[in-house]
Amino acid sequence: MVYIFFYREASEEYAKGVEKLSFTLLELISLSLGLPAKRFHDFFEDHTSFIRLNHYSPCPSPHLALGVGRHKDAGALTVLAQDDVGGLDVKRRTDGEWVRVKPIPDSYIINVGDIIQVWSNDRYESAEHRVMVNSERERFSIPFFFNPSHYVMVKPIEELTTVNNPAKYKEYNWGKFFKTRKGSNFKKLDVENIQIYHFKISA
Ligand SMILES: O=C(O)CCC(=O)C(=O)O
Ligand SMILES: [Fe+2]
Repeated sequence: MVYIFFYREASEEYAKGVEKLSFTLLELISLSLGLPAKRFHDFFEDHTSFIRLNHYSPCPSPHLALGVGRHKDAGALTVLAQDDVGGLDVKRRTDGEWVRVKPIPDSYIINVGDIIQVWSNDRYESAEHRVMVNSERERFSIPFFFNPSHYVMVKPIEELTTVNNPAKYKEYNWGKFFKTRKGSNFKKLDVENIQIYHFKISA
C-alpha cells in the first residue's frame, strides 16, 4: 500500500529513462539507413508516447484464453520490460512459426513498429506478436510505446526512395491511424483493425 506514494515519481522517472533510450535507438536506426542521426527527431516534437502496465492473471484453461491477440505495434518503437514468467511470442518471418521470447533478466525487448517500417520503405519490418497466458503464474509487463506527434503524416522517407525503389506506401496521418486502431484493438475484430497494408501502393 505504501508504494502508491512513490508511484508518480517512479513512473515519471521511468518514462524519462525509456524516452531517452528510444531517442538513442531512433538515432541508431536512422544512421543504419544511411540518414543523419536526427533525421526523425522533428516527428517527435509533441510525441504521443505512452506506457501501459499489463497484468495477465493465471488461467486454468490457457489454450482457451488470449493474453493479447496477434498484432503489430502501430507506433515507431516499443521498449518492453517483461518479468521472468514469459508468454510473449513473436512470429518468425521465415516459416510463420510462433517463437517464445525468452525472458532475459535486466534487459528490454525492442519492437520495431509499423511507422519505422513505412519510414524505411520496408527495410525494417514490424514484427507480429501475441501474448499467451499460463495456468500457474501471473505475469507483468511494461511496454513504452514511442509514438510521433499526432499531426505527423507518415510516409516513406524521400531519401530512401528512388525511381527504381519507389515509395511503397501512401501517406497517412498518425493520429487518425492510432484512433482507428485503438477503437478496434481489443474487441474481437468485429471492427476492421486498420493496418499499414491498407496504405500500400500496389506495384
Ligand atoms: O505483454 C507483453 O509482453 C507485450 C504486450 C504487447 O504486445 C502490447 O501491449 O502491445
Ligand atoms: Fe504489442
